[in-house]
Amino acid sequence: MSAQLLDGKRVAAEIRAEIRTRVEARRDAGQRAPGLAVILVGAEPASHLYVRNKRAACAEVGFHSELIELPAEVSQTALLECIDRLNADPKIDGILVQLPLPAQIDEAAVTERILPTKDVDGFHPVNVGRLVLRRPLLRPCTPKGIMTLLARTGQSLEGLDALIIGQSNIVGRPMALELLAARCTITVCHSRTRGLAAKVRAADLVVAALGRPEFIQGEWIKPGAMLIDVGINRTPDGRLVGDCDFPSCAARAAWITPVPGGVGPMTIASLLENTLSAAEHAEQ
Ligand SMILES: Nc1nc2c(c(=O)[nH]1)N[C@@H](CN(C=O)c1ccc(C(=O)N[C@@H](CCC(=O)O)C(=O)O)cc1)CN2
Ligand SMILES: [Mg+2]
Repeated sequence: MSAQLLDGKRVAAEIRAEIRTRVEARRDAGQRAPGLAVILVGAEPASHLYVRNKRAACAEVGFHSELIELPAEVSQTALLECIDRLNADPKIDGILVQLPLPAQIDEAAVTERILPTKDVDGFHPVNVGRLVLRRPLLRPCTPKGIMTLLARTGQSLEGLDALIIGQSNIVGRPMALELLAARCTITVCHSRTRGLAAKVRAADLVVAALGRPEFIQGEWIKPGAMLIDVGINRTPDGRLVGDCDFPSCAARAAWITPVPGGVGPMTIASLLENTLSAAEHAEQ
């Protein structure tokens, strides 16, 4: 491996330590702990794991956290009422609804019901619009975490040809906006994109979020590129792998994120940052 590792696990631990210090300073100044409410619908094992990890991170930094577990067959009305109650709760600074949601729920309606100032996932149209306009309030956590990791390289991103593979609302689209604001030249690929390998070969920075285990091959990577792997895939033999074939990609890239321990922990660290900043904003 010649690439340097972008160690999300380590950077996320540093961010949690900084947040913990700020929460202690708030407490010493007589201010309450920031509060996060997590709504979990249904029994999807991966969602349960991510929510458990989010709440453990809250406990570590001294946040107040609440878990609202709803059955998979919950009605849209009941879910929206739950959000209304949390919107009005002064102990709660941040609200997130763990995705994906069951088919009977209208995800857009749920996202839009959360107050933009409490939308710590950054998915509300107001927060997306603010990101488009380069006046962000709360930024989507995975792209924000990736930008934090990229900043740790000390490399300028200006003028880089950045390729984003995946166009989801959670990762691909906000990632494009973040990298555009950093003055990269952006290409966004998706399932209908032709000639993906050639596009990867031309890119200085690749963000892989396509959800196909070990799909991106090292021979496609431009020597010296930065490679961010957002994929979390379980193989039939139980391994957790990204969207990139790690050994061959790490042999060509200058920087690479591991899976696990790369982007995932940074998503949760960014969620904590957003919750703290929502609490600080609430007091202004
Ligand atoms: N409301 C939201 N839903 C979802 C989001 C989100 O940001 N907001 N993103 C993903 C899931 N996700 C956070 O919710 C998430 C996924 C993975 C990790 C993580 O730390 N992964 C570990 C590996 C964990 C494992 O063993 O499976 C790693 O990469 O090291 C954190 C957060 C979809 N839903
Ligand atoms: Mg990871």
